[in-house]
Amino acid sequence: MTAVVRTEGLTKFYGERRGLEDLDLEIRPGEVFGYLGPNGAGKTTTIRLLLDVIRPTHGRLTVLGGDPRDAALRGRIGYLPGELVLEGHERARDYLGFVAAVRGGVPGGRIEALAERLDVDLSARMGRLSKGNKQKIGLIQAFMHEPEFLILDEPTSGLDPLVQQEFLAMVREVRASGRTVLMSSHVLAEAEDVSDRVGIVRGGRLVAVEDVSALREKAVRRVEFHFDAPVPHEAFEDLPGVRDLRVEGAAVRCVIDGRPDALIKAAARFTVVHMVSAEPDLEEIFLTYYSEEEEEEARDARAGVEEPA
Ligand SMILES: Nc1ncnc2c1ncn2[C@@H]1O[C@H](COP(=O)(O)OP(=O)(O)OP(=O)(O)O)[C@@H](O)[C@H]1O
Repeated sequence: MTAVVRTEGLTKFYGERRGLEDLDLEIRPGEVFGYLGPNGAGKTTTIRLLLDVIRPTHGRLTVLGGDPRDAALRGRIGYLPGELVLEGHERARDYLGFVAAVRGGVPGGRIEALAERLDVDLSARMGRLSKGNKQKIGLIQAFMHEPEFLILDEPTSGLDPLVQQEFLAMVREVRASGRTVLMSSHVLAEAEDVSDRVGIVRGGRLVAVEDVSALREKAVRRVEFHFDAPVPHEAFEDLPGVRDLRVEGAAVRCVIDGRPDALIKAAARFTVVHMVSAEPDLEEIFLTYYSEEEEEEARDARAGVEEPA
């Protein structure tokens, strides 16, 4: 099975400035791959390299089994740029019609159907569209020709929650039809929702690639339980995966590392009136990865010292 994306040692420096360093990445056919990282991590740099908008300083890459420089690949890819510029007096319908014609046409009614799903008025003039509505036009042009590979840079930025849900449904349909999606985001929650795997990039380097199910188990979550009466501290002590425990009267607050199972079972022995589980903070997951990496490095260093010469 040919990888949709394969990169080896892919590196991009902007002069002295590191955009991306030594990226080894494989995206498999039919998967939704979430590409996560904070601002400036290197997500857009990676995407631009895949699309041959910029060229690598070193390293190799293939997209849909070919060289990104091959113009024939363009029609097989749908792309939503992170900073979409849509201006002028042209109506959205005419712009989309033009893009569709350049790509050799799209099935009749498809543009209108997408516009209806995303709730955007195609008769509006582009320069007058709000940020969110421009984003919807960008999504329509990325999805409308049913490309084999969709590359979406921060696709949900500016979309209201209902439209975000519709967008996520569109991504699931793409996957269900066996096509592939690469979607960048700095919000774990939205990528986690639809992705099969996620890659986490930081400071120009890929720090982890994980199945979403494995990531969920690693995620750190803050949890609060409120009971109908005070609960004993002992009932929540030494539970696996629970730390920073605070039992204050009828409230229990803690952080969970991984599965919440033991905590839920402990709480279920009392009457729960309210529960709050905060979404895991991406930054905290990064920190967890870093502390693991640092611990490993420290262990390796110690092992190196202790090893007989
Ligand atoms: N054209 C450029 N010239 C110089 N440096 C650049 C250029 N484009 C990106 N960079 C630098 O490369 C690094 C990676 O940037 P990139 O835009 O790829 O990050 P990102 O993960 O997409 O961030 P964001 O979420 O903010 O879009 C940053 O340090 C950025 O300042």
